[in-house]
Amino acid sequence: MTAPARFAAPADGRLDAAMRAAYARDGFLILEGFVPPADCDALQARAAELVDAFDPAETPTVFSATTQEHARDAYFRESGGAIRFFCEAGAVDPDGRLAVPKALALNKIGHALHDLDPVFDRISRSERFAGLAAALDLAAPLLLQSMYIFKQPHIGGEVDWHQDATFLYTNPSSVVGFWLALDDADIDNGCLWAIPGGHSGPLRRRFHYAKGALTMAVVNDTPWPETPPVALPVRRGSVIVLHGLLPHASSANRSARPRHAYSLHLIDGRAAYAPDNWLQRPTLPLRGFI
Ligand SMILES: O=C(O)CCC(=O)C(=O)O
Ligand SMILES: [Fe+2]
Repeated sequence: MTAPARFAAPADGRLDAAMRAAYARDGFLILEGFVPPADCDALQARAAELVDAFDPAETPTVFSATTQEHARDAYFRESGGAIRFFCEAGAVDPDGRLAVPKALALNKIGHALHDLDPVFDRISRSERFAGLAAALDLAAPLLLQSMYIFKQPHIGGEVDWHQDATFLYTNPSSVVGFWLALDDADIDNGCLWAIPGGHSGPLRRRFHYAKGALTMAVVNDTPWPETPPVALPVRRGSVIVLHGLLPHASSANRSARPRHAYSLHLIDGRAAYAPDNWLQRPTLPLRGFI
């Protein structure tokens, strides 16, 4: 593959035949200009307010996609039904205190923004996203997980190769990600990368509870396909649809620019949600678009 296919977003979220074919072939779909600037502004402004209200005097919990060290923390484990703040490893002193201002220290906010915050709720449940879910044949879409990802200038960490079904497993697999760029994303500030067509392979790992502990378990040791990965640079407002079995990643942000993104994960309510998945919401019922 040379450059990945990209499409101008349809206003109602419905997909035409060429878009469907690209998604079926590649396992991802780039929809440019999917979310209008006013909604991108609203999400960024609301995130800034949430960060202002966050008290970093709480012991900061570092989120590391490479070590998964956060898995030991109840603060992380209970975040599926809450709004929680996770820091970059590079933002915390050896004594556990923040080394940079909190607004520049965060890795992400997760994982129920779309249910617990009115601004995130409104935009996550817009007609556009509902139309997109329907077009992807999610007959009973449930909005499972949301993340505001900062990928901070200079210290924003890498996200290593993974499939989202590793974290959000249903039987059969049904998870789909809507990844919205809130800043222009390119190779220098850590845009997404994907292995085109890699969604046709098996699920490799599951991040799940085993004997009371969160563990990364290998369920299939097939290596990632040899197909060269492609970078998916996009402008602000673009949405990248990610098939739940697509291998994808992002590099560290070595630039002086932020790379904010809002990521929403949906599952099909007809599939069985695994009771040993890391993300559980015992007190917050799952909802669809209404
Ligand atoms: O934003 C990133 O760097 C990674 C996001 C991701 O893996 C996801 O949204 O599924
Ligand atoms: Fe992912």
